[in-house]
Amino acid sequence: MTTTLSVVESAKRQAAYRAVDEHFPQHARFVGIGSGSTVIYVVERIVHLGRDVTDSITFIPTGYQSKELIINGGLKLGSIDRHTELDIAFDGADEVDPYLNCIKGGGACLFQEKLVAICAKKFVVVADYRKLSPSLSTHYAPGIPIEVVPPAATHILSRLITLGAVNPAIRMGGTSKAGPCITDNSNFIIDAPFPDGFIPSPSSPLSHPHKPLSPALSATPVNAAAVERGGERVGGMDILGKEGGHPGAAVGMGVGSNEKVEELARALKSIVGVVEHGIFWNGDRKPVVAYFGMEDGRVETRGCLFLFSFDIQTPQALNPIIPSCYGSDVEDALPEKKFHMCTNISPGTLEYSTSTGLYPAVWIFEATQSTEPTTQNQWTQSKTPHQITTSHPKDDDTAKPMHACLLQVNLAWIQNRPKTAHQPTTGRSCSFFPPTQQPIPNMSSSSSRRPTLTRLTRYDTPDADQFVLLHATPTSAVRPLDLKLHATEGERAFATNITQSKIYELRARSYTGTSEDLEKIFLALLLKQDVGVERGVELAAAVDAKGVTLTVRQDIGGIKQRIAALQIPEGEVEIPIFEWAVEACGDLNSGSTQLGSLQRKVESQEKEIEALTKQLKDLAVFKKEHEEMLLVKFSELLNSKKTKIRELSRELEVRGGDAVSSKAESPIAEDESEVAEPAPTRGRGGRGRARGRAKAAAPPRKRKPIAPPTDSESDSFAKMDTGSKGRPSPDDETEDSEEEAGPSRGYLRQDARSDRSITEDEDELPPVRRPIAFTIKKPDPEPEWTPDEDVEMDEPLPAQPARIGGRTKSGGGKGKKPAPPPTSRGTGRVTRSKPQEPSPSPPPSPPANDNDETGDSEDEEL
Ligand SMILES: O=C(CO)[C@H](O)[C@H](O)COP(=O)(O)O
Repeated sequence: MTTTLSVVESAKRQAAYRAVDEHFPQHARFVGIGSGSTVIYVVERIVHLGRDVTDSITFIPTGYQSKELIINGGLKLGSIDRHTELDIAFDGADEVDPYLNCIKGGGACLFQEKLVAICAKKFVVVADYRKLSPSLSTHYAPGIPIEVVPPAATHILSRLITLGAVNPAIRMGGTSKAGPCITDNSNFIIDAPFPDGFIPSPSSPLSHPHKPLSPALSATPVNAAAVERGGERVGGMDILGKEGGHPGAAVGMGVGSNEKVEELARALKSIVGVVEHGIFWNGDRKPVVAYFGMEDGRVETRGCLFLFSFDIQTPQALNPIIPSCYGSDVEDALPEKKFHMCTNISPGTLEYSTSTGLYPAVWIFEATQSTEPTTQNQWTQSKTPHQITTSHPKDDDTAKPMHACLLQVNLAWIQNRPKTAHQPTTGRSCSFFPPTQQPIPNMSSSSSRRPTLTRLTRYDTPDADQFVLLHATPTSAVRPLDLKLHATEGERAFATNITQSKIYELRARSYTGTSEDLEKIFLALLLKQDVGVERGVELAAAVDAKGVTLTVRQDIGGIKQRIAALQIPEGEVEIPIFEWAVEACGDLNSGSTQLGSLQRKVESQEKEIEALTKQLKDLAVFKKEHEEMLLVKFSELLNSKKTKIRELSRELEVRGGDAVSSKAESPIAEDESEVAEPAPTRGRGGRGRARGRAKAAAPPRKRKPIAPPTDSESDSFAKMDTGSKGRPSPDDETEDSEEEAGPSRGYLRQDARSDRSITEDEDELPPVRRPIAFTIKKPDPEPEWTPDEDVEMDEPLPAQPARIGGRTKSGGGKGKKPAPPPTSRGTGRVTRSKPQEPSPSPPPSPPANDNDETGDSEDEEL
């Protein structure tokens, strides 16, 4: 056991030392330090480098343990929340597959480990031989570590089971911690074993390794490269980011395995509550190289080899293929360090720079599912975007034949190449170019790499005919502002190259924007890209003895403020005016075509707007008509209700008259006549008319008729409502109950009951007085209406005690308060009128007269 341990520890140490020796950057400023037992040796080796190397470096930990390691090693401690661009990160791993996909998180630090890894230009894994695995989740028994927000743990456990995890469980804190293990971020860790290398339940999409998840995904195949040297495999990986895809078809790499990793990684990430999972894959970050200390004391490396990728211009473009290199360190991936990377990219040729010289690209094969390279000695032009060719270098004299194959080309990914935290660098060492989901707008399309010709106004002369022609040719497919600039003012020639990384250095002192803003400005002005630059920003030129000065400036209220300037020195260059003219004509033609199609689009949209406007107008008319129709219907309905109420009132009046007459001789009747004395009215409408009606209807005897409605009651329906305002308030009822029960009570109660039978039906409730929208005020009564009809229309409601006292509670008959419907309540029930105060000298109600009809007009209007 002791022996085994020492072998393992020794293997870890060997791997860590080799990794540091071979990868520690010379001028590193920020270095990520991972977690685990192997990383201890990484720090140990870094400390060996000496203070003159390490003192200028800040070390970024991935958790508490590595923080301690850094401090104890006497190294300068930084933090990932302050430094997000690291030169390199070293970390351990729990399992590594041939693609360099890793499982990490055995030490519960996976979240910060991933964060540090994605922030590092280069991510190097150190491990011992036990971590080498043919397929993830076959060697590392605990399963995929997943950091989860504690309240979501139960939910996540069940989701994991549906994804095919077998007995996923919350990791416990061990003997020294009761309960779950808590991460540095106060979360839980769930370990989810997916046995058999991610073969999940049959119902899961993950169980169909060859079934593309979606057409979009299947259209973006994996790019896989394998490198063999003299038959011995020295490295392999899928080299480009991808949205999803086919099984990686790299030679001998377990077809399908990579796809499963990706699918599982995505599936895990999509579960609510999952903070991060421990799969380090191409979609976030996997190492460019992994070092494994072997049992026999050797160190094996697995490198991710990136040979080159292609940028495809449209077939119409002059140069169909401009290959460029952006990838991981080929040099690092190959222990032999025989070649570095492709350089000297120009249309039609591809050369590799190796330590022994330049080699033209020679192997070409179509980027299909083919796994066998097709050897040719030249570039073939791409006829369609799917016929991409690739190549690998001709071997030099000293090395054995090398076969590299780019098995599939992820066109979609290349064409919409995502922006990355770390732009690839040119030169001997090339950074890994991890994919993200964000495409760079307009930067990677083929059109963005076409040369542009711009006529610039000269600001050094008032002569408007003087100008400078500026021709910009992109030289990199990755950095759009790496440009070759040629200019002429007609006689002299000027030339220079600019690089995107130096653009910010061209800024004026007063410029306060970011480098990104400035890049946008240059993209807009030099490459005519639509990247949303402020108005008034322009490029102008001045010519002097030294050359042409291009000035980027902004017109702010007539004042030109300088943003940046760039000198193009005079040079011995040829100005291919004819080619420029051809390009300009081509641009003009395609511009005109575009304009034409845009104009047609505008026209059709205008027509659409016209049709919609007409539709809107029609709708407005229809709405109006509909409203009017509703209004008419409503008024008809109300009138019919009124008619019904009138009939009922009349019936009640008749019945009331009988009742009174039958009691005319009793003393109570006298009382009643006193109580029923109507209140003085304000001489308007209803009451007078009602009185008139009462006179006409009642037998001619000395009995007060049923109290006519007050103004408010007899007012037009336009002043009524069926709402709650028409209901009695508790006050009303109290006051009602205070009314004296006179001989008329039985009569009144009877009325009240009758009334109640009406009022209980919501529809039958007379509306309270309030202005309503549908009232159409007519200035005059309808001529064909006879006064009688008018009176009919305004027939008061059945007698109510409100009138007994001569006026209503409602504002002394001012009609402000809704006329409550009558009700009955026990023996003392009376109508809902307020108790009536006897009027000091109640004038007799005036007989119905012509004036009465004035108030009727409102009814008529309905
Ligand atoms: O991912 C990790 C911690 O979260 C470790 O890097 C991983 O567990 C490897 O550890 P060791 O080097 O001790 O084997």
